[in-house]
Amino acid sequence: MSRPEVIVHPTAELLVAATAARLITKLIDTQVEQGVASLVLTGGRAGIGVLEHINRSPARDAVEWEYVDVYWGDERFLPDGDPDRNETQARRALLDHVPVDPGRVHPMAPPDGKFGADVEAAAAHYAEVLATTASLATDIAVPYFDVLLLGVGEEGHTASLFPNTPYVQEIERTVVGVHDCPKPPPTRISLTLPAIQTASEVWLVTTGTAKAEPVAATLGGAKPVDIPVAGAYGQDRTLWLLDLDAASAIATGA
Ligand SMILES: O=C(O)[C@H](O)[C@@H](O)[C@H](O)[C@H](O)COP(=O)(O)O
Repeated sequence: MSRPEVIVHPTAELLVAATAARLITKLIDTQVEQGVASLVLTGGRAGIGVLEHINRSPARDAVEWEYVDVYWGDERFLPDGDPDRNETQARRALLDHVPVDPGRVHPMAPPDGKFGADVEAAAAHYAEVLATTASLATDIAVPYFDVLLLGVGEEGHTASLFPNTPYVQEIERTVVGVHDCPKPPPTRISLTLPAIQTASEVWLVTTGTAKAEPVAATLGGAKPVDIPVAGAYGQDRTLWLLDLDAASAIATGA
C-alpha cells in the first residue's frame, strides 16, 4: 500500500494535458524496462479526456502500442458499440487510432455478447480473463497492472463501486456485476477494491468542485464503504491528479 501523493494543476485542461504526458512517459519507461506495459482504463470525462489528449500528442507514437495490454476498471453494461460504453469511448478517443494488438485489448462483455443479459456471467468471465494472465506477485488472480486509471464520482464512487453497497465491500471476487447504480446506466461491471489494490500505480484523475468533497474526505481518512474511492490505492504509487477545483476542499478537510 502506498501513501497518496497529490498533484494539483491550475485548470482541468492542464490536468488532462499533463496526465496525458505523464502516461505517455510512464508507458515508454515501462516498455524500456519490461517490454510490455499493462494499462487499466476508466470511463468518465477526465479519463476519456486524457486518452483524447494522448491521441493528439506528437509523442503518441513514441509508445509501442502493440505492446500495451489494455483492460478496463469498469464498464457500463450496454450493447457493443453503444456510445456510452467505456470501451466505445476509449476506442474512439485513442485505441482506434494506434496500432494496439487486438489480442492484448480486453474489454468487458456487453449484454448483446456471449453472455447475453447475464451480467454476473459477464463479470465472472472477466475474472477468468484476468486470472489467465495472473501475476505471481500477488495472491489475487489478476495480471500485474502497471497503471490503473480511475475517476471519482460526486458521492465518492470509483470504477462502478458506489457507497454503501455490497460491491464496495466485496473481498472474494475480483470482478462483480453491479446493479442499481445511481449513475446511469444502472447495470455495470466493475473490478473490486482487492483487484484495484494489486496495481503497481493507481492514478485518480478528477476535476471540478463537485469532486472536492470526496477527494478531501478520502485524504482525510474516510472509510471505503462510505467513500469507495478511499479504498483505491496502488502498491507502489497512489497518485491524485487534480485541478484546483477538485483540490479546493483539501486544506479544510471538507
Ligand atoms: O464508467 C464510469 O462512469 C466510471 O468509470 C466512473 O467511475 C467515472 O470515472 C466517474 O463517475 C467520474 O466520471 P467523470 O470524470 O465524468 O465525472
